[in-house]
Amino acid sequence: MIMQEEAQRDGDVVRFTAPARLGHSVRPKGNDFATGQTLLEPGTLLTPMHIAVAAAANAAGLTVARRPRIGLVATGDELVLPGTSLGPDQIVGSNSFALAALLKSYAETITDHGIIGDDIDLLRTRLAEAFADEPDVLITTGGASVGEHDLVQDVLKDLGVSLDFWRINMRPGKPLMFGTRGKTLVFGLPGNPVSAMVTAIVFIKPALRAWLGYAEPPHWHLPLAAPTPPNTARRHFMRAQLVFSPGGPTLLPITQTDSGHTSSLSKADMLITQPEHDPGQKAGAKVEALSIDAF
Ligand SMILES: Nc1nc2c(c(=O)[nH]1)N[C@H]1C(S)=C(S)[C@@H](COP(=O)(O)OP(=O)(O)OC[C@H]3O[C@@H](n4cnc5c(N)ncnc54)[C@H](O)[C@@H]3O)O[C@H]1N2
Ligand code: MOO
Repeated sequence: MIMQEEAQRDGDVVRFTAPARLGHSVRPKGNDFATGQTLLEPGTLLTPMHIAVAAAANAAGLTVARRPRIGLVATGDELVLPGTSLGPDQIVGSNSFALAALLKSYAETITDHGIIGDDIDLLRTRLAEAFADEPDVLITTGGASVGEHDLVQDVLKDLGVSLDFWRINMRPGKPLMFGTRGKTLVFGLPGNPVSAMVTAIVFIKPALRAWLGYAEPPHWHLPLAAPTPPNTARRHFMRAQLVFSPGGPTLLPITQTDSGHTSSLSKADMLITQPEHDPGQKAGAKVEALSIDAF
């Protein structure tokens, strides 16, 4: 092969300014991939590059996992929609918006069933409607604890949910409940916005990954940019920022631990998993963390 630029035509005669090189500028057959080669493993999260290789390999279609249909329900007499002129005893409901955004890429559809007040009959009717929609996953927030307005668990049981667990040794997120109703996975998340998001990251995202056949991303082990305080008897999923220092990435713990504090969570990239009774760690110590944004 000799390139056009290295050839000069003079009538019927062609002169070359460079010698021919065998195989130069020729792509051998099977150079990119060969017959029988696996190009995409099961459980692959399809990126644009995966779509390119599949199309290049002449695949007219791909078999993919069906994404689950997810239903969301917020509960609480005090809740109102964003944009409302607030009364003194009202709180803006943020959980369903946050969860919809968090879980969107795992879901075929996300249906927001709105806000239900703390009334047992109302909860029964409206949750029955949410189940009638036959979601693969139903997520409630609020009313998960032990107060007299915390009615969600009783109503879920009335509606045929078989409870798997309720209350776990983590913070935030202690009152998390999980059960099933037929094929529907039912997650009852605590109402506190940080607790709701942290339990969704720690429990719902792995459940959805398993549903889709996608492997869990590995946890990170990174040095602390500042010390952590001692922990209680509950495993702490501590908000932290990923900070790039000259020595590499580090984790800067966010000192705010209030489970209603959304603005601190909005600044976090990672959750440090601080073990039960951890005495606290010095700056520089390596700690385990999970990425909030990981698929
Ligand atoms: N006696 C006990 N009380 C509490 C315990 C306990 O073990 N014993 N646990 C505490 C913990 S930890 C948490 S977390 C909360 C969670 O309780 P609930 O799930 O019943 O949550 P609510 O009382 O409904 O709400 C708590 C808080 O969050 C606000 N909220 C609720 N829904 C939303 C929403 N969709 N968007 C934004 N904010 C929301 C709600 O207005 C409250 O301020 O229980 C503790 N109590
Ligand atoms: O679990 Mo609660 O989430 O500690 O506030």
